[in-house]
Amino acid sequence: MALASGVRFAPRALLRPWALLRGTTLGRTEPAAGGGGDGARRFGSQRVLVEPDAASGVAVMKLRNPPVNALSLELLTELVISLEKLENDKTFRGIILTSDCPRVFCAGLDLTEICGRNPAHCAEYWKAMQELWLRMYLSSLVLVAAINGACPAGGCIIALSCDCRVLADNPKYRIGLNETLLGIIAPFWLKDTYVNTIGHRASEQALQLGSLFPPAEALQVGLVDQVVPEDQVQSTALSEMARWLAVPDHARQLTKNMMRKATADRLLRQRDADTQNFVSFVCRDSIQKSLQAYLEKLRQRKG
Ligand SMILES: CCCCC/C=C\C/C=C\CC/C=C/CC(=O)SCCNC(=O)CCNC(=O)[C@H](O)C(C)(C)COP(=O)(O)OP(=O)(O)OC[C@H]1O[C@@H](n2cnc3c(N)ncnc32)[C@H](O)[C@@H]1OP(=O)(O)O
Repeated sequence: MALASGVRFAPRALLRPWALLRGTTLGRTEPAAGGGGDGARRFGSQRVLVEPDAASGVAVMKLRNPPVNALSLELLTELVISLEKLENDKTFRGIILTSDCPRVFCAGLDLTEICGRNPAHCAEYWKAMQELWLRMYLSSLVLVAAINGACPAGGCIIALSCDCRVLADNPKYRIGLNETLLGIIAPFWLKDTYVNTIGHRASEQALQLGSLFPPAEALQVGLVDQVVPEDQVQSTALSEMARWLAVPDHARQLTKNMMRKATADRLLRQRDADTQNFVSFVCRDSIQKSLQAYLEKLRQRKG
């Protein structure tokens, strides 16, 4: 998105996301329940529901990839497209990101995308993950995460890419980067995002231990900005949004860029190497075995 200064803020898509979406409903616009005028029309895709409010300049973007909003390739792609659509529409200044699935904000990477898949698929998948992170982290819009469910690993990264996080006060809604417990390692840009949010020492401990923080601890360590009763998450996210939108866009955007650009540039400089690292790491037999065992454990945990 172009800034007043002419600086291009978010990187252009290096993917060709449209190709994935043939036959989906992306871009379809339908009236919101009880809505009337343009400001109340929904658009979105199969897995991302967008409820735009033109009057306030704020859109609510809901993840709806049941049962747990795992970040499938399709969900990643649809998120990038929805974000780009809102960024290109000058009506919008902010997005509230939340979940349409009960009790889960986002379960992180869709492990079925990297278990038993060939290296080419894993590479395509990881590039889509990088793309979403870059787009969100550098978005010129204000992004507020209204975290209304569990938020592990990649879910936490989605939340950390936002400018502000409001978490529902439910002990089951834990947030953090638990990769080590799966036998995998957070890549440097996830680690950098963590360090930028909670500091070096807290990240060092939390990353090694794979800590998933319950709400009070997440607030204490600085992973989230507010913890509120579940029925107040949306209204609190809207109040936070108002606070951020009270600042002139150009000043806020340039400041955000100043704070985040070095972290994003680090990935941009070594995107291919990062992809190769990821692919060779997750395709190792030993890692495939741990991922399979973890998925199996998740499936058996049911009921
Ligand atoms: C030395 C070289 C270094 C190189 C480094 C390079 C690269 C680094 C390599 C890797 C980094 C990769 C980064 C990873 C980040 C991630 O996101 S990994 C994913 C981690 N996610 C999790 O651990 C969450 C797992 N899920 C849960 O804990 C729970 O499901 C939940 C979210 C708390 C919800 O619980 P709930 O009880 O409501 O639901 P269920 O557990 O019953 O699940 C329902 C259903 O969904 C399936 N499922 C859950 N999570 C996932 C998932 N992440 N992917 C795919 N599928 C998932 C679960 O199996 C159930 O399925 P069903 O039984 O078939 O219905």
